[in-house]
Amino acid sequence: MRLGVNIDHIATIRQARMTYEPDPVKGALIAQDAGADQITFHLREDRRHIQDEDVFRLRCTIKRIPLNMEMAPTEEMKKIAVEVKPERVTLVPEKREEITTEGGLDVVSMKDFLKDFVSELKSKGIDVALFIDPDADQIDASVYVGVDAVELHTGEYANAETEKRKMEELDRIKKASVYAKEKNLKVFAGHGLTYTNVQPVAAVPEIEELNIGHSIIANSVFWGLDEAVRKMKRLITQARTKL
Ligand SMILES: CC(=O)[C@@H](O)[C@H](O)COP(=O)(O)O
Ligand SMILES: NCC(=O)COP(=O)(O)O
Repeated sequence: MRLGVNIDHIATIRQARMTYEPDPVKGALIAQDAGADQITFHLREDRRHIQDEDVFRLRCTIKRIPLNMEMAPTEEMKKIAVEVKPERVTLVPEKREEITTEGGLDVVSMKDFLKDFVSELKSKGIDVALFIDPDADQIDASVYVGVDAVELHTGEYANAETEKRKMEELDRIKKASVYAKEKNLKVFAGHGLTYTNVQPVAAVPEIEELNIGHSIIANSVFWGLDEAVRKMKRLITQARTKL
């Protein structure tokens, strides 16, 4: 299973002081050396963490592993993606007032718009995934849109307040993973995953990639980024070997 390390929150710390450190590109290099299989970043429309300049510097610096650019499906973002050419774009919903991405993209309600949007990115040689809730209708709409992959939003699982709710959400993720795989989609997952909740998701056989950011960057304050990435990789590998 691949681990995509999301470096957004290195930039969150930098932007808190509008200064030059810590540098998310330096973080990406450390993550790469520590065994990350991909660097994920989200260029938000409000530029609250990652800045345009970071994106271009990432493209020039990270050569050994793929870049996964998360972005809202807007003309502005499409222009940047086409220029930067990340290996993959993941289309995500965005609300200015949200603290973090609250749910998946509503592919059902914008499927014709997304079909054209995705086809333009694909024609430039960029793979496209849709960040969706673990829901059969969203998966069907994703097939219609013509993507090769979906990333299942694990936020409801991560934020569940009781063990019962958590198990229900895990079950939803498992069912959606099987369904998406049956529809020939690659299945990724992420959002809100931590050192304590990652293993049950990592053990879902259909899921081939996890994207994890906040918990890795948060714990790197105590352990260092290299060790924070290595620990997460170890937990994921352990969960897969138990399969
Ligand atoms: C789409 C997604 O899940 C990531 O982009 C992650 O959430 C990044 O952090 P913020 O939502 O805080 O920007
Ligand atoms: N797509 C999910 C992601 O990139 C990381 O989300 P989080 O671990 O920062 O919540």
